[in-house]
Amino acid sequence: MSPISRAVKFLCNLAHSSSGPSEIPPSPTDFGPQNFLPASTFSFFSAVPSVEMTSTTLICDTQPWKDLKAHVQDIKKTHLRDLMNDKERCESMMVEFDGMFLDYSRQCATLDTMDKLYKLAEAASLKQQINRMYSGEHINSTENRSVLHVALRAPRDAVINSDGKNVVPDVWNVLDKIKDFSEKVRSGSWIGATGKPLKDVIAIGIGGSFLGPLFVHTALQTDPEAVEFAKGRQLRFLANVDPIDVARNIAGLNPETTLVVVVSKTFTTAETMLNARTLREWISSTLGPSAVAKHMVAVSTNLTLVEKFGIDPNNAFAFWDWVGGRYSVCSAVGVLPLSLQYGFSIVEKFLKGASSIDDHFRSAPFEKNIPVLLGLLSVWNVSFLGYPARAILPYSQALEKFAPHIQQVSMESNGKGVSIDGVPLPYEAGEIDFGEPGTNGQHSFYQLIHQGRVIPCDFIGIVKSQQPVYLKGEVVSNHDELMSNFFAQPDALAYGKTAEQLLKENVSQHLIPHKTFSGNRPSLSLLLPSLNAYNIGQLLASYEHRVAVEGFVWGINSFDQWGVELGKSLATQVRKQLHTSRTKSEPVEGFNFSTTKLLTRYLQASSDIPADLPTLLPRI
Ligand SMILES: O=P(O)(O)OC[C@H]1O[C@](O)(CO)[C@@H](O)[C@@H]1O
Repeated sequence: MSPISRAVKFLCNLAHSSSGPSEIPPSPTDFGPQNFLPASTFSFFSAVPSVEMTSTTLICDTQPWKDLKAHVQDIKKTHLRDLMNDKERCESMMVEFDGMFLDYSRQCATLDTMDKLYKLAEAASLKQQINRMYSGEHINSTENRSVLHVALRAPRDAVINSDGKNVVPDVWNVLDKIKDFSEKVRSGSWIGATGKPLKDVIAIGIGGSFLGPLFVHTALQTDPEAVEFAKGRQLRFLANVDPIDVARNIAGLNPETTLVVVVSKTFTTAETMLNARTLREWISSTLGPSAVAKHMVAVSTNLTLVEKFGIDPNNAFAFWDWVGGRYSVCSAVGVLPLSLQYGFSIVEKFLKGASSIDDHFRSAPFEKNIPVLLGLLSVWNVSFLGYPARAILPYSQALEKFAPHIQQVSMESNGKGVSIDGVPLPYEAGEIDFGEPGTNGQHSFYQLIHQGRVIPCDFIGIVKSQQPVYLKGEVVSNHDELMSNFFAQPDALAYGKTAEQLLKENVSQHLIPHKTFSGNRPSLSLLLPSLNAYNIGQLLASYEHRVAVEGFVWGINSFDQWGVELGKSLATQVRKQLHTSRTKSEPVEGFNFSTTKLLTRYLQASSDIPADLPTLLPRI
């Protein structure tokens, strides 16, 4: 394929799709000879725009995509104020499954929009793509791997094949091993080097080996049932290579009573490995090198490197390359630290909640399928209405780490610029996820959401609080106070407030523009009956699958993450430079002017650091 025909193809793609503000022009490098793509990628090129979708067609070339593009004009003529008056519409935009209730009537969408989105799903072969995932096909094609996190929470008797082998027995072997080990540690039959029970756990890991477990831990920490099981125990997470994170993690802990779990899929991640060496030193400098055997265990797919590090492979908990890092919380990555803290029975409930959504996702018709609906609406908001961000707003402090986790799940999965076949996308994929629990967010960034940029919001509410508080004499309970906001905010966004309304309230003329709310700002509301291990599993799986749905429709590979590599390799170059400059006083070389200046300044200003590093551990 010559660069010229690539350029022609690109322009044709643009011509075939109606160009909206969210469509990106090709960059000059898109036409560079260095960008080679498989010839098969372009086989559809000679065809005139057709409704038929071949494996290499971009979704924007299909008729349903074009219909939705045209439909945007119809939607622009509507306002949520009016759409919300249509009871029938609202009712058909509410779905319930296994206690979860989704109301998406505050999306800027009509029933016609939904029909068009289902047609888009069909054009993207969504059903087939979901089936391909569940049947273990190598849908992560750039890494030649299956994507089977659903197997991590499948019942013992399920059959899920990867490369012709049922992986469920392997999953349960590890779960049984975790159950056994965590019970030993919790009961005190596994003791530390000095004979003391291990009551504190530090889990070292970053990205997917950290964010999911932290989210679940934070959510369980105030669940009354889980609290009972966690009495007298602590679970901490060491992620950042910043030594301050080491200091914070070991503060107040005694190595004699601490178990360190090193969590890394690859067992090569620079941050995790340095933190692991640091805590190994913390343990062995106090208790002697042999103490590592009792105080350090690992979770990894790379058991060879675990052994090389000095951790007994018998104390390693495996998982598999068909589990993506950000989808690994249901593997030993999350199950081990969480079982150590709360006991296996609680974690099993979490797995069951996720599994319930896995079944629903695979079998429910799209109109009733919560992850599918969430995913299609996100595609509608991003690719058609042109809203690039999404706010995740749980009205529960226990879910404070949910948005940071979903940030990785979503942005590392769908932050892609090319299709699964390597064709540059003439439309944007992925969205910018952020969020905070309500009501805290209301006093922070909601101003922008109400009167500034349009940001589709996910409001997540819980019917029964984990920790109810009632005060005699108060109008409502503390949880009702919180939930008053959960119910009010979506309507404030949808309806807004007009100048006429303000005039009736005698607001002075000059303040009217400042006090007007345009409204018509989309949101959806998700109501969970309570927040226990089971519901947390449901919530997690719903969002994981939503992200997959979006990726399937956009035609990208949601399961690789090549975008994280470049920065890592540049850091390796800098690390070498810092070493040679500090040990041999060599000048900074091989970097651009700016980086050279910055590095030189950094080295000069910290020249008091000894070249041959003595061991120094933080003590706070
Ligand atoms: O579990 P590992 O191999 O240490 O990787 C940690 C994280 O690093 C990444 O590879 C990239 O940042 C994530 O996808 C992953 O979750």
